[in-house]
This record gives sequence, structure tokens and C-alpha cells, in this order.
Amino acid sequence: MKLGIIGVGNAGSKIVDKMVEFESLTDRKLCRHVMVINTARTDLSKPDHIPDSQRILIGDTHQKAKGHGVGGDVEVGAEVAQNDIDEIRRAFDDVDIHEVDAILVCASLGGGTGSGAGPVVINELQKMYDEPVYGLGVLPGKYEGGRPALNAARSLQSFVNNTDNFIAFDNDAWRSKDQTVGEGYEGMNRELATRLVTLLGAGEYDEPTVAENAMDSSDIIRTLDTSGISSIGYASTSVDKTNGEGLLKRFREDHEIEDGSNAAAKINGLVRRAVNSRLTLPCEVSSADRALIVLSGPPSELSRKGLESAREWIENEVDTVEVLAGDDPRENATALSAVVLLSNVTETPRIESIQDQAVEAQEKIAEQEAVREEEIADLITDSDGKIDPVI
Ligand SMILES: Nc1nc2c(ncn2[C@@H]2O[C@H](COP(=O)(O)OP(=O)(O)OP(=O)(O)O)[C@@H](O)[C@H]2O)c(=O)[nH]1
Repeated sequence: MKLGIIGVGNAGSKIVDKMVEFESLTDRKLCRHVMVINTARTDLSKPDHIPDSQRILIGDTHQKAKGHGVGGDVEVGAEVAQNDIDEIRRAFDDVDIHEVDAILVCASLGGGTGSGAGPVVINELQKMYDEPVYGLGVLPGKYEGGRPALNAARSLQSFVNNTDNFIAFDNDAWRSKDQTVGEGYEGMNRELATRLVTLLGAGEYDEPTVAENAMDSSDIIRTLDTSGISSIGYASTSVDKTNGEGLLKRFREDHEIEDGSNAAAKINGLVRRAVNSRLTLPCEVSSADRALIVLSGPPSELSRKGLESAREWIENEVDTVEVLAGDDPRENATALSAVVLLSNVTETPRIESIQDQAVEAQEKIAEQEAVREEEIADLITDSDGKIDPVI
């Protein structure tokens, strides 16, 4: 697939940066147009792989933002983006839409810029282009408290309602207890970028490929076309590029006939491991509507039989007939990787708990504000007490 990728806010921009890095390290050709948008000048200077011309600062003249971010205030994040919509639109004008099959907007939902400006950016893209617009959203950890959860609950509705698919990443599930938060993010962003680029970059090569089962971008688009929430599983194993020397080589040659079935078993095992791995959003796998398998690695490691049996296994596991599968042959790859996209998953415990945390936070805020006799509860609650989307 050929993709336009846009990072909004701090985490969104870091994830886009890691995607570009992973794509260049693995010689892929996924990100045809890259852009990061932020309200904080310092955060905008963080990415290592984004050209300066593709970094857009918004809200520098806004009274509250002033180029320093929006301090977790989702309302200000949305307002700033709305005020600077002409500048954002002008930046989009440079996107050569014939060059891309879809656009992915990455943001975290716990802060103010990604969660507030992200939906405004998505709405604008939907107005300007016919191509699908996907969202990638980071859910805040439970440990972060009520305010990020409330931001996320509101923003999640806006992201899901306005995108063609929303891929979620759960910070809670990926947080490692023995790392500082900053160290953890670096690793988490790398893991996420690996999954996204391996999945969405499938099928884009410099040279035409003769692979029998090559993945087609239309299969990826079809699987994502559910308007729901998606989760991604991934597993990988290194491959022996030399095919062994001496005794090992002789052993391999002696067992040549077994190799075909070994390769198939390896693939089947790898795909099962991907589904049973830590998903980007932990969920009940059988609640997915559609699934897609991408198998990426050296052509000699790919096996039609293996892919087919893995596809059948997922068909039974997810209990759906909508399972597509394809190869992504990479001549110079040093690993064989399986990515499984689970589209429109509905049983997602963290999303349910964010809603509960958000309702609690909302009640607490309302209480505190009632005590101070301030009148801002109407910004976040409806008369029916439901959580409103951002826009
Ligand atoms: N996975 C991941 N999460 C991050 C990262 N950086 C921040 N977060 C999470 O993102 C949320 C904060 O959002 P940010 O992206 O930092 O903030 P922002 O959208 O720029 O908004 P403001 O800072 O309020 O202007 C919190 O829930 C953090 O846990 C990161 O690099 N990776």
C-alpha cells in the first residue's frame, strides 16, 4: 500500500518518525507523504526522520497555546486546529493524492493536541479526499488517571466515527514495569511501527514481483473497510541466510523433502503465535469481523501450503469466512514475520474500562467545579450525562 502518514501531537509524531525509520531500515516504500502537526514547538523538533518542511506548528498565536502545547486540554487542541484550518489545508494541498492509496492519522488520545486536533485534521482530510482515512490512536494507561481517560473517551468517539478504520494501541498492555515511562515509549513506538509498516507496506516493491500469493493493497483496504476498531498481532523468527555450512548444510540437503512441510509448519506456528501474542489492543479475537494475514520474509521461506493452513486456522479461530492472506517477499530480509490484522473487534476490555474511568473522572470534575461554583460542566456533559465526542 502507498500511504500518506500524518502525526498529530507529540506521541503521534514520534510514531510517524519511527515508521519512517523502520521503512528505510527495511527498504520498504510505504510512506509516500509524511507530515507532523503540533502545538508545541519543542515537540515538533523531536523527530529524526521528518524533513523540516513537513513539520507544521499550529496555534502559535493562540492565547493559550502560544507554541507551548495545550497542556492536555482537548477543547483547546480542537479549537487551535479549527482556527488554523487554512494552514492545515494548505499543507494538505501538497499531498499528491494519486500517489497514495490511503491516509493514516496517528495521535495519542490522552493528551490535548492529538485528541483535540486529530479529529479536526481527519474531518478535513475526509472532506478533501475520496481515499480512505485511517486513524491510529494510542490509549492512555490506567495509571495516568482520570483526565487522560476522559480525553480518550471523548476523542475515541470522534476518531471512530470519522475514520474508515481505527487501529488502537493500548499503553497499559505494553507498559513494562521495570522501565521509566520515557524508555518504555521508545520501545513501544518501535514495536508499533514494526507492525504498522509490515502490515501496510506489504506489496510495495521497486521491482515487479513474481510471488504467487503476493499481497495486494486492495486486500488490506477491504479488510480495513469496516468502520470499526482494529488490533494487530505480530510474530517473527530469524532466518538463516547462508542456509548453513558444512554439516548443517548436508543435514538440510538430506532432509530436503521434509523441508516443504517444515516450512509450512513453521508458517502455521508463526501465524498462531502472532494471534496469541500481545496484540496492539488486547481483545477477544473471535469478536473480529474480518482478518488479514501478511507473511513477510525471504521468498525461499514463504510457503503457499503454510499460508493456506494458517488462513484456515484463523477462519476457525475467528469464526469468519472473511480471512484474506498474502505474501510480502523481501529478498534481503533476515527474518520471517507474520502480521495479523483483526478488523472491527468489539470485545475490548481496555476501551470499556476507559469509558468507566472517564465517567468517574467526569463526575469528579463536575463535583469539584460545583464546589467552586464554576460553570464549565456543559463543555463535557450532555443533559443526558453521556460523554460527548470532541467534534
Ligand atoms: N505509546 C506512546 N504513548 C505516548 C508517547 N508519548 C506520550 N504518550 C502518551 O500520550 C498521552 C499524552 O499525549 P501527547 O501526545 O504527549 O500529547 P499531545 O497530544 O501532544 O497534547 P499536549 O501535550 O496536551 O499538547 C499520554 O497518555 C501518554 O501516555 C509515546 O511516545 N508513545
